[in-house]
Amino acid sequence: MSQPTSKLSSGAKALERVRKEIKPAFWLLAVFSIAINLLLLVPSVYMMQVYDRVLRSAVIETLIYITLMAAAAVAVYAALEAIRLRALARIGEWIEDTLFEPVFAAAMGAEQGLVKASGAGEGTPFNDLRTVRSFLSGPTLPSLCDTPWMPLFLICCAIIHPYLGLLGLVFSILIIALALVNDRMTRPAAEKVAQGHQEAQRVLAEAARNVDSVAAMGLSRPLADRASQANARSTALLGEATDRGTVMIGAGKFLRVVAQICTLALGAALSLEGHITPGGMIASSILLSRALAPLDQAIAAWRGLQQSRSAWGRITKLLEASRVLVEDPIALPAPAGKLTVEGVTLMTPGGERPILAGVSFGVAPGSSLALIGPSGSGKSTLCRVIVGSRAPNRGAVRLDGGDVMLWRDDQRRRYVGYLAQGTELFTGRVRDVIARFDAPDDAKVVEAAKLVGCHDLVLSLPQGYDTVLVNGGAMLSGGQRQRIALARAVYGDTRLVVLDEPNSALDGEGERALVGALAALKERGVTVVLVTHKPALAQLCDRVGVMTAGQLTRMGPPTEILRELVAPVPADVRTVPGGAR
Ligand SMILES: Nc1ncnc2c1ncn2[C@@H]1O[C@H](COP(=O)(O)OP(=O)(O)OP(=O)(O)O)[C@@H](O)[C@H]1O
Repeated sequence: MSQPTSKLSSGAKALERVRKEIKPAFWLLAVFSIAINLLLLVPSVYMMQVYDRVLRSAVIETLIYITLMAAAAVAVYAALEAIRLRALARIGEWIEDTLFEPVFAAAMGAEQGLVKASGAGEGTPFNDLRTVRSFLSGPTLPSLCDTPWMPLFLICCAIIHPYLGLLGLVFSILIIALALVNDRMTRPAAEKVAQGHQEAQRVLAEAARNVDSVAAMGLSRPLADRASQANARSTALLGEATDRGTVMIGAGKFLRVVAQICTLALGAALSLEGHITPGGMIASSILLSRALAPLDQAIAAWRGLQQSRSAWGRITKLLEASRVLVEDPIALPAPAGKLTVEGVTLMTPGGERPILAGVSFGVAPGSSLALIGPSGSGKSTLCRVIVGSRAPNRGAVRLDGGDVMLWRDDQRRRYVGYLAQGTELFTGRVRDVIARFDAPDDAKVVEAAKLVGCHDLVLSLPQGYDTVLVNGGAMLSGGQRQRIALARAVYGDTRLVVLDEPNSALDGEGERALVGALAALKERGVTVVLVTHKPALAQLCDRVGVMTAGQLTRMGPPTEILRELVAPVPADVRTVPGGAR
């Protein structure tokens, strides 16, 4: 993000900016539309002049003169059309560029439960942005812009003869009615089709993320069946929607041709009766086809408009929901590392039950807390709330008195280290990964790696610290990934380190390095919160907290807490409640 502001509030701001700045552009396009549609009258006027003036007077100079004028007008028309198309393409590009980062951040917020927008995080926001951009850049929007000018052509028809105007009006109403029926019939199907595709994509993405489990347990077939069922449902709906759509497109084209024939027939009759000139007959036929052309195209473009409208709806819903957070939080001074958890309650996303219920405690700067407790007691969730990845429904987590939700992104990146369960590294050079994708400070990168005992490991990689970890470090072993993630968690000026089962994949040597790292962090005065199932590790912390069913039920010095909790079993399998990891 270019501006180190709150990532979520910037979404609402960017949306406001787009809405505000887009207005003058659309007004300008409306002016273009007026000019283009006035110039579209030229062929009709030209025909009338040729039939009623040139053919009667037989003066060739007049023909040359009006032909040159018509050609000049048509050239201006073509230029305006080209400018309009180019301008719309630029507007589409600009909207995509402006909203790309905010949409990314808001989509992350929706995943975290920070953006309170039901359904806003569904689907693929980037696809939605692309849909809106293609709609703006394609031929659909210009034809829709021209639709409101239909009355101009009908009025011109009526000036030639009221009956011709009336006939045009009748056909326009028929075509508009057809468009509305088309919308009614195809919109729900089109929405369901999109949902079916998303479901199939989700199953595929999930399978790709867990490719080893899929292969090992032969899950490929059932997962493929699930994806293909979702896909087949949407394909069937798509077929139905397309069939309906094509019938409507055919009906629209039929009506237009019939309208053309009827106008010519009526024009001929009126001309024979001497009510209009032959030029008027030809001109009214051209005018009517002009009036109906955008309507006809609008029917064909209706699906594009619908898709773009619902894509824009999803984007705005996602970005508007990001108003919930404070704009531009102030930059606070570097924290000493005082952590305060004040009555934190976090409900399940549906609000059915609390995952954390009124958790309160404090950790002094530079001291460490081990969180223990059975599986599902809320330890990992508490870690997520502490680092500001989940917003509590009630209460707050404060770092040096400032709500962690209001610490700016750039500051969190600098002062907060986090090692999640199920370590995921991102694709990039080892040095960039450890430096959290900030400009890497070589000395600090090596220092962090040495601190957690992974310096030699990194040096043994093909290009050392410049080795590119692809696919989140999939080429490394679980223990190697965890050590690099640990180095990232302790990198640089970190003042608060939250480690969720940091030894789950470590061997004996790795565990020794971790113990050394904890001692070094203590020496540096870094505050540490650590989730573990190993008493030996909990023992190293200043205090131990016990989580039970979303509540912090005990907290005290390790000797006291662990003596109470550890079962008298042989030392090599001894664990705290929750089982050994
Ligand atoms: N997004 C969510 N939706 C619904 N329930 C959730 C969600 N996140 C966590 N939970 C529930 O909250 C409870 C606490 O989960 P959490 O992962 O924090 O436990 P834990 O103590 O870290 O367990 P473990 O030791 O196995 O890692 C679990 O019952 C879990 O199912």
